[in-house]
Amino acid sequence: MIEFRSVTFGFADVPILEGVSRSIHDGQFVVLAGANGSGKTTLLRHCNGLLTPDDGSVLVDGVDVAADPIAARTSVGMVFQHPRDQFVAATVGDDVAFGPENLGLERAEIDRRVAAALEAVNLRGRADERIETLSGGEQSRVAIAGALAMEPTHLVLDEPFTGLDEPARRSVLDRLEALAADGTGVLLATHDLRDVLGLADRVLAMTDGRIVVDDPPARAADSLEGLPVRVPRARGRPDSRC
Ligand SMILES: Nc1ncnc2c1ncn2[C@@H]1O[C@H](COP(=O)(O)OP(=O)(O)OP(=O)(O)O)[C@@H](O)[C@H]1O
Repeated sequence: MIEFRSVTFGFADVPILEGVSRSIHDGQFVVLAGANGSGKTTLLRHCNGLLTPDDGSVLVDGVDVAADPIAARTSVGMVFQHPRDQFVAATVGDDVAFGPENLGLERAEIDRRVAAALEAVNLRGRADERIETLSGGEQSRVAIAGALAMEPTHLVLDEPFTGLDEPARRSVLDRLEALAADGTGVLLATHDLRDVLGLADRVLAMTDGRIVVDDPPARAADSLEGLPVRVPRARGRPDSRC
């Protein structure tokens, strides 16, 4: 479980997060929506110690992330908004293998994980391609595969659909749903809730550094009224208020 306990944080005395308290349980698929600048990325970056709270704490499986960020990085897979920042190798296969290699796994297990992760993001057979030659959407899928190959207990994704076409988006969503069904806690920040509400267990939304919505998906479309997120609407009504 990832627990945010009264997390307060600011950049250079500008308050960004204001006492955020929520838990993401194992096996839960939680979507985090909210306007640009509402604090979603800042909150997610607390999950593996990239940022530490000014006040309050974040616990991963009961361990304070500030006290043991390495433990958090082992169990929390992160997919960042800008995948180029995440690559460490030149080719797709080498990049996806990097994390499992650092865990000291046997070659056969590394190869199995790489193959499964590439399959999950529709990049089967492309391990030898150079990342720099891929499209933006394909690079996003490599970044997601890299996180999946770690087989983390928790998966935290920040706008992972940027640049993905519809089949790739659908494939990633299906994979996230399957991971949650297998017990992985999934926390997904996105503005675009198309297809997502039907898969999520819970929808959170932030405004000005606070969680202002925490609802099951069935209620979320109404709760999100007025927030700048793309929400599927009932037939005959516009489906976007981006
Ligand atoms: N490194 C930084 N230094 C100073 N301010 C920052 C820094 N990173 C983010 N901020 C500010 O913190 C606030 C929250 O940003 P954050 O990226 O968490 O929002 P967000 O909800 O993820 O937005 P978006 O939907 O645009 O990704 C914004 O006002 C942003 O300008």
